[in-house]
Amino acid sequence: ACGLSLEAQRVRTARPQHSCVIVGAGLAGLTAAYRLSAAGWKVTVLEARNRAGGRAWTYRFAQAPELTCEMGGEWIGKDHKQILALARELNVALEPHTYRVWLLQQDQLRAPGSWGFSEKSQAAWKKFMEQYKKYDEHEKRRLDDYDWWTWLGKIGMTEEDRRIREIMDSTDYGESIREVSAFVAADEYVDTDYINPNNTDEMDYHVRGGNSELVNALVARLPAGSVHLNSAVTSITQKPGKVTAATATESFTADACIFAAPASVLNSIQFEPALSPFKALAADELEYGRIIKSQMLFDKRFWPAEDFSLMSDETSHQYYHSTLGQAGPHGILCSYACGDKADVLAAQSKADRQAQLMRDLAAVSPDAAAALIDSFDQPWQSDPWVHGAYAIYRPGQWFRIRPLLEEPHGKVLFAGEHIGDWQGFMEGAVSTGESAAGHLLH
Ligand SMILES: Cc1cc2nc3c(=O)[nH]c(=O)nc-3n(C[C@H](O)[C@H](O)[C@H](O)COP(=O)(O)OP(=O)(O)OC[C@H]3O[C@@H](n4cnc5c(N)ncnc54)[C@H](O)[C@@H]3O)c2cc1C
Repeated sequence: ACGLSLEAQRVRTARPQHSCVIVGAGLAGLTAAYRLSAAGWKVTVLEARNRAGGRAWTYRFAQAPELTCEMGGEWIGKDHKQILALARELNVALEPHTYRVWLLQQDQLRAPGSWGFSEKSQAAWKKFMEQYKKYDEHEKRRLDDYDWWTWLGKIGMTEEDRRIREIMDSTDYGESIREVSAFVAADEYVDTDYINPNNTDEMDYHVRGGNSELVNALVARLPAGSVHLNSAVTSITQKPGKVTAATATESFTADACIFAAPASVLNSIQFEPALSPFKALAADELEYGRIIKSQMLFDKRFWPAEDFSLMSDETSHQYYHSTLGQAGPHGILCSYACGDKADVLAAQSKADRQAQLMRDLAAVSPDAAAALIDSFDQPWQSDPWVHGAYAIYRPGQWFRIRPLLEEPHGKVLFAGEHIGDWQGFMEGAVSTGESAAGHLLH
């Protein structure tokens, strides 16, 4: 071989390159692509939108481009080990992003420290958590049959405290906790300081410069041209040893496929051979919570504290200071409305929605309306590529449909927030992307 160039020697001795086509350039798909590409695989990522990142999406107003806010995923939790490790590996810096919680209920604004949960509810919660930690599989499945609102009542939480939990916990699920599996909620809140109103519950960090920085870092590690935008996959066909994903105009054949798009679009894809009827039904059953985020740019920060976050029983469930830690004087407040409230706000004109939100914020300061410069809204329930914010497992669904959704279909593996142990979080996306890539590599 001594007469051959180094490149020719490499070509001669290299093993045939494996290839994978990945559907969806959210954090799940991009993490899988990054791992496979680093291991020498040829990756092709097909993304329906005109941008990568999916539900990780940082926005800047033209009037204040130095400020960033998140239209989708916001916080990274201290226990979100895989996304924390990925950010470290990619030299993406995180910064603290923690808030103290104000409460606006029945027209009364209460500052952090001046409200909390009753002793009766605290004792009830403590007792349940002690029991829950000893639950066996059968007891966990039994708990999955209840909804969280009903269960909190059964364990002895007072009606008044349940109404506050309904506001707070709905923001974790995108729907009323009357819709949420009690197992899913208990499992999320175990080991957290649930009954403390300033509990951060995995709301610890944020990517400096916005979560899209993590997306950009992943894309930058892939060979140029690996990510195809505006490429909605319409069919996935398997032949012996090969799988082809096709868009309306192109098709891409590879050794394997990772489907990293939400379950809510699964049944719009033509699979050949067809998906098992169980998986198709599971995808059909799984709902995604309704959330509208309205980011509001103000010419001054009229809110009472830099770490301002407000839970409310008014138009929106929550308001918080999006530009926490970013230099002023302008600032962005986020309105976060879930479930029916999200639909009401989404149906309004932009001007009516602004007026409605300003009426809520008048309780915080009379200066709010005059300080508004502009707002930008993302009603996730009408997003064509998710049909909601994140998956919501209703009573009876977690143990029954999640395993069906994560089961491979021949050479097609599945990834995405909806099947993660940290379901509903960016951690769920990253960890399932890691698993799918790991499965192909080992
Ligand atoms: C309002 C909101 C608040 C949130 N808050 C937090 C938070 O504070 N902390 C946190 O950790 N997480 C949060 N999340 C959740 C987090 O953003 C998601 O769990 C995560 O980003 C999902 O990543 P994914 O890769 O699984 O899916 P996605 O990001 O949805 O990526 C899937 C991609 O597939 C694409 N796609 C769909 N159909 C097709 C098709 N047919 N062909 C090709 N591509 C297709 C989509 O366009 C999308 O880009 C929040 C989400 C929302 C919406």
